[in-house]
Amino acid sequence: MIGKLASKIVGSRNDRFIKSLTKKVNAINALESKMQALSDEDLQAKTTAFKSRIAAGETLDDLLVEAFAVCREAAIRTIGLRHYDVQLIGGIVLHMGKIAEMRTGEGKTLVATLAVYLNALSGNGVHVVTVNDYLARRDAEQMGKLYEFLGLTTGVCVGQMPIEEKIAAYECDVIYGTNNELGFDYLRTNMALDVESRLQKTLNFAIIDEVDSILIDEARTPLIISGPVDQDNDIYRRLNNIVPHLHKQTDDSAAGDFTVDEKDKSVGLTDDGHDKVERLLRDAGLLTAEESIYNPANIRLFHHLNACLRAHNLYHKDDHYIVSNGEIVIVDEFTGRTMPGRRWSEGLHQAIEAKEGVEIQSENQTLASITFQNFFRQYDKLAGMTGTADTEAAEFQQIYDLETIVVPTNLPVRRADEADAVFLNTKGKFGAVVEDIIDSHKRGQPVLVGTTSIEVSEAIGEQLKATDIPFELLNAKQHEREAHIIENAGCLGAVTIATNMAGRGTDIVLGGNLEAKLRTLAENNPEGVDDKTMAEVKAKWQQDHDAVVAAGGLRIIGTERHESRRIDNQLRGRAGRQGDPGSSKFYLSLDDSLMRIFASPKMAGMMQKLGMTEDEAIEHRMISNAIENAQRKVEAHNFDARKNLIEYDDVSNEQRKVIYQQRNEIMESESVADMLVDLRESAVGAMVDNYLPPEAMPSQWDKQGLENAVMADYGLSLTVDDLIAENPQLTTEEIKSWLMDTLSANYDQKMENADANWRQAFERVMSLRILDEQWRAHLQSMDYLKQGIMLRASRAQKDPRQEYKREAFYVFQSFLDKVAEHITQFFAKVQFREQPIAAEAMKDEKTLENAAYQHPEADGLADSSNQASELDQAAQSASEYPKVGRNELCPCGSGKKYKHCHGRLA
Ligand SMILES: Nc1ncnc2c1ncn2[C@@H]1O[C@H](COP(=O)(O)OP(=O)(O)OP(=O)(O)O)[C@@H](O)[C@H]1O
Repeated sequence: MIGKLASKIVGSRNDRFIKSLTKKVNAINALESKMQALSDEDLQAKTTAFKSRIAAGETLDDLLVEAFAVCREAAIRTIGLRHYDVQLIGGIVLHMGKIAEMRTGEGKTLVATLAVYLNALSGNGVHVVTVNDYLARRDAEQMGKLYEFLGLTTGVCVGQMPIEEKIAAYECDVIYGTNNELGFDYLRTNMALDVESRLQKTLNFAIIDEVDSILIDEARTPLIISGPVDQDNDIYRRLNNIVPHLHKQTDDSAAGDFTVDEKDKSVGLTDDGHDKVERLLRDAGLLTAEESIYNPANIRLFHHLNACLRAHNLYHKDDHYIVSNGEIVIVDEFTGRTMPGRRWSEGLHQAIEAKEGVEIQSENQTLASITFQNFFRQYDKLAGMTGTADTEAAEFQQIYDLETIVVPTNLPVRRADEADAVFLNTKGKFGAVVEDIIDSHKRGQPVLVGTTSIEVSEAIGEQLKATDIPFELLNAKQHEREAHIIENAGCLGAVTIATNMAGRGTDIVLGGNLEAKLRTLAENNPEGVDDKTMAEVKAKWQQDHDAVVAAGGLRIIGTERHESRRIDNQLRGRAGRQGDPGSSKFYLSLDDSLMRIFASPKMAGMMQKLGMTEDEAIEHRMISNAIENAQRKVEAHNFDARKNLIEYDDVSNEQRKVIYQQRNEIMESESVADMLVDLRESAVGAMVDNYLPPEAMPSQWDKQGLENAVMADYGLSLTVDDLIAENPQLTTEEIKSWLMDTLSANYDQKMENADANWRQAFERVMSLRILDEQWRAHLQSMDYLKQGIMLRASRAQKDPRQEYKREAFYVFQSFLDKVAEHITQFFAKVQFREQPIAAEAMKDEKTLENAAYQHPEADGLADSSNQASELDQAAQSASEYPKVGRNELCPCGSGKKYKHCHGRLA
């Protein structure tokens, strides 16, 4: 109360902020006549002049006023639109890296051009992010004229574009792209094997349109690139047939094809084994006469064979796994419980399936993934636009460090938001909705009905059919068609029933969209339209426009309150654009999910007591307020869930950053020789410490174990006793040095005749490929860790987040050890029997060939016909953990007591 009073006296922070920007707006306006006086050439020359000033040390802030004045004048000359003053304010807010809340119809597409132009002057690329391909293309085309005039290039980045076009697009000053595609390209960039194939060079500045739907509604669903581990499952069967021909080297016989290390669960080929394997593979047609198994192109074959050998020698039926209904089910080695659904990674599961003769299942592996939350946080500067951000301002601030500024409208808002009408049941509610439609239609008032599901929109459509009122049903995800329907949604007496109104490009003009009408006219008359026809079309539009205004403007009818006020505001916001008249009303029933959870049965009892029938409604501000309070509670709950997810996601994000940086360093460095030495040191150190622990006396050393491991991993024969004979005081450090020296001498000898450039490229690409392979296996381990930890934590009463962080650290450590181990092994064993392979051939072109790009639909805005509401899901998932006591920690991972979290909703 006091807060409200205070803000009335001194103005809100938002008001003060807007006021502080008016000085700049006035300065831009003051330059207008000067800009108007410039010739096109002189105006265009400003871009080069600005760039020189930046090079001389001026900042973008220094240039803002002038650059905005230039951009405004250029917009008038190219697209015929002059930025309103409030649009200048919006542009400044975006440049400052904040969210500009601007209502529908305020022209956000044009607002963005100001901040885009200014920031693109730095030469580092500006990304404008939209939610669908259609809008990205449309905005790039429309606004591209302005940038081109000003000497800037514009590119588009949408799905299914050839890679060459993508690379060219990313070279542009301004890139209009969809959130999905930009995110996937980030992942693809970090899967590249050389600098030239990287798509995104920098992540400088992104302006996100519909920022609330991208950073809040879709925040929780990750972008995932996944691919089949191997297309050809038959390869396991063929390799499985080779295994019985190979003989294990036992302790007492020196002969043998492979060694087995039980402790490390690893196997390794001996020199003899290596020759034999190549012979067998050639016989099986898996290798040509010239090829070696160490040829980089055969690295998969090598791995699969390794998996088959492990499957036969280290994994035993009814001990490590059981065969049940034709499937291999893992047995947990600690608890002895079976783990249905789990699969071993790195091809081991398929190898065991081949060994047991059951069907070999194709496996999809996550190649890379990231959430929007983490992708967009990578940009040096971020800004956003939307009609509805204010209700989520706290979340934008806390999670993304983005302040929300409500930009005033160009003209005062004249929309009347009526109180909600609450009915006993859905039947009564629908009846009232249809009556409202008929009533509005009679007056010529266009109506937009917003529904939460396809079923509801169809049900209302069915009832309307009986009335002969024509209507458009909009519920599929056809963005282009959607835009066309919306162009006519403001026509006299139009009725449009739509689900999911959150998307962009939904600006409804009273009387229909004149620009669209003129466009259609031009399309239908390619030889040109005469002035008379043109004038007639315009006059007809004006007449319709005036009639719609007289009928009350656009009428918005909501058929259910969403859990989030923001979504309701998006629907309401479709009416009353640019000072237009308009009205909105929500029709609810006690069956709606929000009402079911928060209002009934008390309210139902009251309504019945009052003797209300199904077609009567309660209508009171108090009820609307109560519903808003309920929405606030759900919003807070959802925010908690997202915050909680971020804590988990931050862990993998940190790991991803480390690895992506490492990849970039490898790609960018001329030689990775020093890195290979470091990795070798780490791998050799770990191996020696494993068998000859630093704290153990020499008499306790497992010399045989070390010798076996050295043979298996590096193909070297080491006899510790021989070294002791030479040096009775032999220390483990000296054994490590011996191994390091021998490995590097062997490797140098093998590389003796290799061309230096080729050697560098080979080492770089192979290191990257091994790193990537291990990274993918690591992603899977992290997934398993996350799944397991929640259950474990709920039983063990521990805070799952802490547990997860702790364990993730160890898992990551072990992944790093594995990378060192595998890279060292590879270079120790690699053999060159043929001409060096061309650097090009080392690249794994196939990785992304069959990849799937998934982005599960965000739950907040999806057609909810086939989805329980967020609330229902929350309640349902809570009931999936029947044994959790009210005072125990909630298994969702929030770290709160169950009664304060999901238990509260059950
Ligand atoms: N300064 C201006 N002068 C005249 N018309 C403008 C101006 N700015 C924008 N418009 C027009 O207003 C309409 C709405 O623009 P746009 O779709 O960018 O707005 P928006 O409603 O803010 O976006 P959204 O649909 O995302 O809510 C467009 O037809 C555009 O051409």
